[in-house]
Amino acid sequence: MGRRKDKRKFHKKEQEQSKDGQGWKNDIRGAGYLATPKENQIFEKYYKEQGIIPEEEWDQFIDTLRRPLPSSFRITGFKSQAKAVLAIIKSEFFSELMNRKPDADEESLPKPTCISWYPDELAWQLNINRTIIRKSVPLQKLHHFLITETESGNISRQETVSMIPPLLMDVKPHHSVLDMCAAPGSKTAQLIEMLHTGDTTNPEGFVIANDSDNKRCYLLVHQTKRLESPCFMITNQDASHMPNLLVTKPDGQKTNLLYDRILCDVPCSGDGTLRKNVDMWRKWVPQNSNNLHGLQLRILRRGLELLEEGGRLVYSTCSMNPVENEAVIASMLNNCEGSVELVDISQQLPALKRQPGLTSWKVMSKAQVWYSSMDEVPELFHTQIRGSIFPPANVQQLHLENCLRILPHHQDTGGFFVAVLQKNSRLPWMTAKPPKVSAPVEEDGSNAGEGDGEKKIETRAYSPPKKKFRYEGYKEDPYIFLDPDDPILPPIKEFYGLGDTFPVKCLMTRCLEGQKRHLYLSSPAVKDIIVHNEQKIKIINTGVKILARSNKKGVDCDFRLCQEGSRSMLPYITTRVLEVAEQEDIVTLLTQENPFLYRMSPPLHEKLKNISTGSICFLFNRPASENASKFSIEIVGWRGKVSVRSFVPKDLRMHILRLCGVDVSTIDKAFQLKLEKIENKRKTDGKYQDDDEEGGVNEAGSPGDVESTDKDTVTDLEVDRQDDSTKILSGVIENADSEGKKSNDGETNAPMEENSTSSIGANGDGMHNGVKSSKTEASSETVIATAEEHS
Ligand SMILES: C[S@@+](CC[C@H](N)C(=O)[O-])C[C@H]1O[C@@H](n2cnc3c(N)ncnc32)[C@H](O)[C@@H]1O
Repeated sequence: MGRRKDKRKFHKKEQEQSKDGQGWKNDIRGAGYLATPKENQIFEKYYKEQGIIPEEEWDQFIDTLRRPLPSSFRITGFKSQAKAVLAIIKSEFFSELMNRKPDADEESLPKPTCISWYPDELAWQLNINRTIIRKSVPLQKLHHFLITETESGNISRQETVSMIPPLLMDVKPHHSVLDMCAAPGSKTAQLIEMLHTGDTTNPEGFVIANDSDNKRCYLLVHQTKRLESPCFMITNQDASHMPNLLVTKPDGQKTNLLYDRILCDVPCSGDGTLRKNVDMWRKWVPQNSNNLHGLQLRILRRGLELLEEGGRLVYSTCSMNPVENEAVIASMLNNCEGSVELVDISQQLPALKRQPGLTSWKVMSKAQVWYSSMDEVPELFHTQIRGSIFPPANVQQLHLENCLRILPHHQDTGGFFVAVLQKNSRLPWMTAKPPKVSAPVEEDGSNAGEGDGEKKIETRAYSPPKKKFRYEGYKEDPYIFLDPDDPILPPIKEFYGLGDTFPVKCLMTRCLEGQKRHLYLSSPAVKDIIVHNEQKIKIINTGVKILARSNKKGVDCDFRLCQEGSRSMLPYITTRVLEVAEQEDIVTLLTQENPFLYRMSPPLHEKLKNISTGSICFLFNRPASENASKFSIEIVGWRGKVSVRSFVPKDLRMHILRLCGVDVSTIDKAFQLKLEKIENKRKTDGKYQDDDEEGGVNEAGSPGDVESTDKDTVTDLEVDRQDDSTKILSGVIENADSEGKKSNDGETNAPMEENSTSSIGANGDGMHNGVKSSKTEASSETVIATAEEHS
């Protein structure tokens, strides 16, 4: 029990960190950023000598590096709602920024710019800082919108250049995809979205996201959970020793898994992120890159071994240094002896400004001595500097110009490097044995031929160098596939009307013994990998939670639906889906805590009367509008005796309400007050002065402000979070109170989603932010009687 508690605490901390990383904290820059010296003589000497930056652009290059990085974000693409979200951003938030004329004493507001090479206007860049946000109502609104939409997974904050590699991978829904160094996971999210292109709910393919750092794997969990995909898995392996995984071929035979697409976004010195990680100005030394070259090479090599013939591997770094980039690619191309080639991507993303890869570069030692070839390196340093770091003799034949380097000053971004590799034939060092005929695989994953002599597994992948498999970090609970004859299943199948197509065999639980609390759904392809390989790899997370135990008396099923699994479950449920025709019903469900059944529109009220109590899924098919094609909204809820409720996490509520055209700032009283305060100050003082400005941002950025600035930044965020947690509630309470109704229905009080907001601010004893809720005060009989009268 203690261990579980510890683990939860740890995960929570990781998630908090992840929120900060994924959130908007970095955009709120203060004196700390300004005060950090942005000078490094060796850095300048190094990059001038490498000739990467045209001489006439040098000043622009270095000036850009000294300026903060604009924020950028993507509207996540696999939900058909993305276009509707884009329409909302443009009409409600951007238009105000674009059109507002600043007062005489006011700074003009930053204008959002669309990232021109990103498809469908779904990525944007914005130059904001904390001082401006604090002063401006439109920016406060936008900032608030970005925070809540990021939490609900509809917006992903991501560095502009980091969006490039997945776009060059050409991922299709049937592809097997490996992201070798995936944490914190912004690119993984893009890959999963691509797998679900066209709103494919359950695609054939899958994404395996791997990272060697156990803690960072939990950042990945947070990042990917929002996408609610049953087609992905997080593993915790050293990518340079990524194990061969067994899968079943259509003919039932076992074979090593080779991937159609691999992303190799390797650990790097990261000097392309200088604008964000200002500490790097102080720490930058050439040996950082020299030291990483070997690991990068080993990870790339393993990636190519695991790549299917005809498959594509994208190698990327956020470093501008050729030692970590062209040198790694050139060395590997030579090792591959023609079996792998660089893809010409010059015609892809035509609006993206880029530099071609280099064909010559030099190496600088720790002592800042330049070398042009290994012959010049004294033997003493041969352990520090390897031959593969230099341009090979045949460098001109390798087409390194097909690589792509992004320079920060060209598009006001970070620096980045990408190479796209195609594997055309077997790698020369892979065993060229003719494939063996393998025996069919049994249901339990064992090989039918095992035990009678030779182990019959087709050898399509070279085994990585032996490395003892060791568990580090928390030992995760195993994923156990449910026995299709498990007695918990028939009531579930009957209650939800799950037909024969429902993939019972892909249901998992994580409880070894005792009652099963949650059921997860994986795709068949992911299941196949788990059953054959669980002993080989450390699986951190997989599957989407579809059902949670509720044990509600008087209900025919002990399991209720989970919001995060609703998209995956919807195609199979026949008895508990209620189509909602009136958008107003969705608004009622999301703004009132336990609305009485009669509060719903007559058609929905009728449907609700005809369905038994228990878990339900509301489905609203929103017709196409001028700005967005049609899309559906699923809301998981509970039909009580006299009322209904929804189980939707708070930020998702905000998102759906926005899609329904509700101005959520009117519901969120705390946020509205904040806006009014800013507006009043602006009007009365002429100049905005924050209450807690003392010790806060000093625009001149005096070093003495560093600590207090950081503290302020956190406080701002905390305020935002607190606002988030009370906003809907304040709406709900006011709504209920103002109508003089008691939101009382003991019957609807089903167990909540862990992060459900049906009880935002409510604690176990029925208190809402210190106010005793009507639920505990009124007798249920009275309310039922009242409700019945009304209905
Ligand atoms: C550049 S970051 C990856 C960023 C990530 N692709 C994204 O877009 O969010 C490099 C990652 O490699 C991981 N890493 C370092 N050494 C590794 C190894 N040997 N195998 C796998 N991952 C490794 C680090 O933990 C880090 O999370």
